[in-house]
Amino acid sequence: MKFKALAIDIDGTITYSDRRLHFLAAEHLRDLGIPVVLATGNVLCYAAATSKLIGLGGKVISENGGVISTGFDTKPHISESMEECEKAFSYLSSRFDLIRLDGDLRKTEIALRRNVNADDLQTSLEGAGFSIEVIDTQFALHIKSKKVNKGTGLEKMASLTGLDVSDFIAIGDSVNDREMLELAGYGIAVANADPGLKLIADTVTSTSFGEGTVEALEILRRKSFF
Ligand SMILES: O=C(O)COP(=O)(O)O
Ligand SMILES: [Mg+2]
Repeated sequence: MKFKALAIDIDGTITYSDRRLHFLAAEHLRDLGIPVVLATGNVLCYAAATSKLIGLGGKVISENGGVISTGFDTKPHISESMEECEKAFSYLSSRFDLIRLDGDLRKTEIALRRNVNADDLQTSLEGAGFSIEVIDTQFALHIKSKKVNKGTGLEKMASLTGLDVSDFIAIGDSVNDREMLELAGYGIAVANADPGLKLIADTVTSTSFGEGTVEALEILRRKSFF
């Protein structure tokens, strides 16, 4: 089997646990020979800068699928989910001590510091009738639309680049990578991944963080997957 592209998470997957970029993983990604899409819960400029600094082509899924860009000089595709997230944030703000991240940079979802419990926020929102989800990636909390995720982002990226989601291999570490791994033709979770992600992955590496990605790419090469 041959795959045509790789979609890979940033934080916790091509980094060390403290978020420093894992240089060897970055180098292997740069030399992969197939397009590499960076898929992150972080903002577009973070994803684009990471892609540029690694030496990739600027294809990114950011804000957990809310903002997609197919290159450095192209107009991003932005989902319309901020209004509901703002309402949910405003409701939660009067009940919890929330610290909002990335100020004006976010276009489709709201990120928070992890000083509060995601389940508590979710329960509060459900009690008030909001159809909004709160996820904890281990790096930040995200108040986001249930209709937008890295899987829908992958679908959009695939259609914009003339590929099918099954043409992609996906690698990730967290709850926000679930839909992307489910949709991709082949999914790998690194050893530090969320237990739920490991359950749905086709392969789980024995090593963690960026080292896990280096291992994953070796496994894929051995299988002649690209
Ligand atoms: O922004 C986050 O919370 C985590 O980012 P990631 O999706 O690159 O791991
Ligand atoms: Mg991650």
